[in-house]
Amino acid sequence: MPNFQHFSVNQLIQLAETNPDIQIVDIRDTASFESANIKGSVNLTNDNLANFIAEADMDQPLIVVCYHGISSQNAAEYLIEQGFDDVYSLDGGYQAWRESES
Ligand SMILES: O=S(=O)([O-])[S-]
Repeated sequence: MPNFQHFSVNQLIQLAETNPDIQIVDIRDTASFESANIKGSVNLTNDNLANFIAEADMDQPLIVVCYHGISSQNAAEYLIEQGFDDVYSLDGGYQAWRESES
């Protein structure tokens, strides 16, 4: 079984430019997600998790975003177990992303 990998904000920006098919899932709470999020990301919650897994393209890179890059590691591990091949945890989480934009 592959392991998830770590991804920096810069790596995410580069990959997003070259691969429009990357999937970004944001596991923060829905209120935080709705107030601000990474363009193209999907808020992954207990309610839509099963559906997301059923419909996802497991061959495409999947980036997991949380607040600070800690809980995304567990989520990334879990998503690998569900069959995704190429899973990344965003180091520093949404906060690092936001700081890179300012
Ligand atoms: O979302 S977090 O676990 O990095 S605080």
